[in-house]
Amino acid sequence: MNNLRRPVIAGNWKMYKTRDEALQFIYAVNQEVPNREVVESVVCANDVFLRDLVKRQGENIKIGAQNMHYAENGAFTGETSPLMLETTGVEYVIIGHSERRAMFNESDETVNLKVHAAIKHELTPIICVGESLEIREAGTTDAVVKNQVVKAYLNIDRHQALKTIVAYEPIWAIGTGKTATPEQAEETIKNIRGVLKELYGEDVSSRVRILYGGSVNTKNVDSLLAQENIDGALVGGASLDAASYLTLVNAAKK
Ligand SMILES: O=C(CO)COP(=O)(O)O
Repeated sequence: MNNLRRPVIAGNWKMYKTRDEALQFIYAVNQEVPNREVVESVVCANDVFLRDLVKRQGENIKIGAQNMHYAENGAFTGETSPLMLETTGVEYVIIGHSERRAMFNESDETVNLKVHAAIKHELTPIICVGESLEIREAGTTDAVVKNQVVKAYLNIDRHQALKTIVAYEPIWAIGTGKTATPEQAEETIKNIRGVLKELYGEDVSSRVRILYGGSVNTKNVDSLLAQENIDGALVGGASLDAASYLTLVNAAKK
């Protein structure tokens, strides 16, 4: 981590937790999470109860969505628009998670449209990028991730770029218990920061937060956050339990 950038720990609950379970979690962590000036603690939950969570969130925890459509309205059965998310009071939205890219036809183009829509609606986009095992083994990770980043930021200006967060999530490390080593994660994240520098200059690239995601847990979080360019984590499984989540947010306090 680096002093220029406030750490972010974002839980991605995916399709887990009922409304009651989600509310219990929020009550359990509200008073326990670090001050927001020190760590940005976020949980990204299901759309159905986002508003309930926002109403009950404490001062130091914020709620995010896991996806949204890029259009404000339209004939898109089953989708949620940025306008609708705005009315829930959420402040963050995950965009382009690899599960959505793989299972729900998200492309670099729709990711870019969603980044534009999020910024327009004052939602902080957490933009996910990352390579498959095949790509890692072929040695083309840097090129593939660079391409994802460049396309996600198409026609985004420097002022808008400062409002974004990137999450580097190697697909082979998601839900597999197989974490990238801190050095592997740092290497790719440093490369992503380099791409942002090419696009926007150092003033911007040194201020955009870049998170690591993929089997982050209470045991490996310290070594990941110790890396210069890793500014936090996007966490699936280990964010579901309140005690484990609190350990992760407290690890980012140092
Ligand atoms: O996909 C992830 C977060 O978005 C990572 O999930 P896990 O932490 O369960 O590997």
